[in-house]
Amino acid sequence: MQDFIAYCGKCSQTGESVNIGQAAFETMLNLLSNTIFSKDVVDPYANSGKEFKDIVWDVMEECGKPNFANYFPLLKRIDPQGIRRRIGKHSDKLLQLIGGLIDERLEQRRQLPNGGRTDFLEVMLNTSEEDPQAFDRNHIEHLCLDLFIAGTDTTSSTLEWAMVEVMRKPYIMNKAKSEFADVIGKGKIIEEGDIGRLPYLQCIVKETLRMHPPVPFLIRKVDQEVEACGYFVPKNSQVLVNVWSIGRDPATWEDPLTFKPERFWDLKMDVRGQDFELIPFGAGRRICPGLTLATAKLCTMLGSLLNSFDWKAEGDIAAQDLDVEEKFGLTLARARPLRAIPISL
Ligand code: HEM
Repeated sequence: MQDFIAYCGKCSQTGESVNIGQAAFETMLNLLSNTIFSKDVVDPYANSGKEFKDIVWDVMEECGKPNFANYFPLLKRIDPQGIRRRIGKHSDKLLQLIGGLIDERLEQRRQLPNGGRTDFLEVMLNTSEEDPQAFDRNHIEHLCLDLFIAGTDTTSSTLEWAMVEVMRKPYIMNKAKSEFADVIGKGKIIEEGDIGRLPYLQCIVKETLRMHPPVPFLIRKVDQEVEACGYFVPKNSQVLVNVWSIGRDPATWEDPLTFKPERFWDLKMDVRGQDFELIPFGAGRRICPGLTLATAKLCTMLGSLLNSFDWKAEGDIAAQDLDVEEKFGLTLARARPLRAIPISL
C-alpha cells in the first residue's frame, strides 16, 4: 500500500497520470506474493516482474473470451479458437515461475532448516511434508496459480470502478474526505484497523460491488432436476446466476442505476452471501474465500487514495463526465482504463 501511495506521490510531482486499475493490479500481485512467498514480484517503478504480471493478464484475457466450444461440446476436442491451448500455454509459464519460487524456498529450507518463516508457502510445504500423498507439490503450485488468477483483477477492477464513481460525484468525494479527516486525519494512509470506524467508506465499496460486480455470473451445475419460477431445469444443466442484473433489479433497488452509497446507511445488507440481493462474492459452499481480504484491501486502497490526494481525470475530461462503459473479459472491467492525475493536498 505504501508503494502504491509513494508511486502516486511521485506522479503528483511530475503531473503524470496513474493508470489506477494497473497500479492496483500490481499492488494486489505484490500483496499476494508477499502473503505466499514473502517477496514482491512487481516493481511499480521498473519493468521487473513484468513477465509475471503479463502472464497473469494473458491467462485472464483468454479465460474471458467467448469460447464456442462451451456452447457446442463437440468442438471441445478441436478447440477451434485455440483458447484452451493458449490458456494451457500461459498457465504453464505461470506455473514455471511459481515453481521457481518454490525451488528457491526448498533450497533455503535445506540450508537453514529452522529459518523461522511463517508465510503461506511455509505452511503448505510443512503440510505437504506431513502427508505428501494428500497434498503434494502439484497441489501447491496450482493453489498458488488459483490465488493469483482469482485475487488480482477482481479486486483491482473493483477499485478502478470505485474511483470512477467517486470522481464522477464530487459530493461523494467530499463526504468521504470529511469522514477521513474527522476519524483518521487528513493525508494519512488508511490501515485495516481503521475500516470499522469508516462507515461511509464501507458504503462506497458495497455500492461499487452492487453496480459493478467484477464476476458478473456465478456458475452452478444442477445435481437434480428442479422446477424454478415455472421453468423446468434438467439434471446436470449448467446454470448461470446473473449477479450483475440482480444488483440492478428495480424490484429490489430504488433508482438502481444511480451510484448512491447512502442507500446502505440504514440497510443491514452485506456482501457475505446471506443477502441474495447482493452477492458479488457468490454464496454457499463455493463463496469466494478471498472475501475478507478483498473487502479490506478495497477499503484501505480506496480510502488511502482519496485521503492522500485530490484527483483529476487525464486530458480535457471533467471528472463528472467520466464514462461507465463496461468491457467483459474474465472480469467486468471498465472499457477504457481510468487514468487520473493525483494532486498533492
Ligand atoms: C472484489 C474482489 C473479489 C470478488 C468480487 C470475488 C468474487 C468471487 C466470486 C463471485 C467467486 C465465485 C463464488 C461462487 O461461485 O459462489 C469467487 C471465487 C474465488 N475467489 Fe474471489 N473474488 C474477489 C477477490 C478474491 C481474492 C482477493 C482472492 C484470493 C486471494 C479470491 C480467491 C477466490 C478463489 C480461490 C475462488 C474459487 C473458490 C472455489 O471455487 O471454491 N477472490 N470469487
